[in-house]
Amino acid sequence: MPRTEVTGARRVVVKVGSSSLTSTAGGLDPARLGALVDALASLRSRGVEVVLVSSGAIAAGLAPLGLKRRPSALAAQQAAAAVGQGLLVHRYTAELARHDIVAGQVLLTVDDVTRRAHHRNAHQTFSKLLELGVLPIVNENDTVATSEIRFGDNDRLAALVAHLVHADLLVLLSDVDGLYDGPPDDPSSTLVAEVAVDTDLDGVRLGKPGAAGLGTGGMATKVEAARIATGAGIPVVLTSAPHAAAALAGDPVGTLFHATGRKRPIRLLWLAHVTQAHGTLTLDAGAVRAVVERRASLLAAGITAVTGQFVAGDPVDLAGPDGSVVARGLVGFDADELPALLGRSHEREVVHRDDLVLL
Ligand SMILES: Nc1ncnc2c1ncn2[C@@H]1O[C@H](COP(=O)(O)OP(=O)(O)O)[C@@H](O)[C@H]1O
Ligand SMILES: N[C@@H](CCC(=O)OP(=O)(O)O)C(=O)O
Repeated sequence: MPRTEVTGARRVVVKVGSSSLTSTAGGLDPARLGALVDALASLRSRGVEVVLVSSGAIAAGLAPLGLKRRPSALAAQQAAAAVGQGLLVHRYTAELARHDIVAGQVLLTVDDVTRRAHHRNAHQTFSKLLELGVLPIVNENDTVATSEIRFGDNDRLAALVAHLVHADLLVLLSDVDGLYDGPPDDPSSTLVAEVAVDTDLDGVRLGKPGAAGLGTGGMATKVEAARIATGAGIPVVLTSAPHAAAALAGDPVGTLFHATGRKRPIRLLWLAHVTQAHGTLTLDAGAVRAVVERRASLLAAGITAVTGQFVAGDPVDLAGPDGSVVARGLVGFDADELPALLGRSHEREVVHRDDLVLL
């Protein structure tokens, strides 16, 4: 039985990883890239709108720069990306032209998909491109992104783009044909065909990228991306690039992650999945109940301790009396302003309910 989540999708985001497009020795692999484009063109011929999130800029820039492996220094990665991104999009443009499809390059930073004004702008750009029949090819804007605000891998970027363009399916293509419960090269590991609830991932060991070392995130960032998308109502198929055509036709290949939640503001997805907390507010039991059960704003009266260095607007964790983190939110005060407020200004709102996400 074909998967209805796939066959019924009208707008699809496909993400392909570096390891599926390149080899360390030869840079871009035109045959693999051509095969992927054929699968995307076939999807388009069925009237489906397609957005491609393609990694591979850094990997494609290695060979022309005479580099033997992916550099670890950020500046060298950015230089490789500057060389490789042009080559990558040039190749896609030529391959898509065989199918009379026009390619458009979209380079995004974290801010573009999370800050409200940028996000609206990016949404409009995608809408226009799709209306014009263009196939957008998205990557992180590697040459300008700094280490603090970088996605680094494109898995989470793809999940946020899927949300941004209101896609009804996300397909993650890698060099492994699905999620395994252990290292995929270990014969005792088995394929996890479907993930419907978080507990389906119990006992699954998520490892680093394979030995070739071209990818960055490994399985952990893919599962994290699947959580972001499915939590926002978008099902995800994870499989290998050679299975792209079968996966996009709805064949039961790879791993299907069922949608678990409903659409949420992208800011909150970012808060839960992309940010790192700059500090922790410890709450008393009543405040935990107010925030978690009543979804109320956090008032100063319920905070018993403050740790970390942060300024107003930064993400902070909210922990219960036992120290376990229950939520993350954007704090309304600087760290050094808060101690004076605790217990006194009962009504002062420290984290607004619209800026809070339960973890
Ligand atoms: N539980 C697992 N199931 C499948 N693959 C895994 C698992 N743990 C680690 N991996 C590794 O993750 C790799 C894919 O990650 P990565 O190289 O970052 O891919 P990409 O470049 O496609 O984004 C696979 O090649 C595989 O070796
Ligand atoms: N933006 C980077 C992506 C980095 C990367 O390797 O991502 P991935 O292969 O998806 O784990 C690039 O194009 O090289």
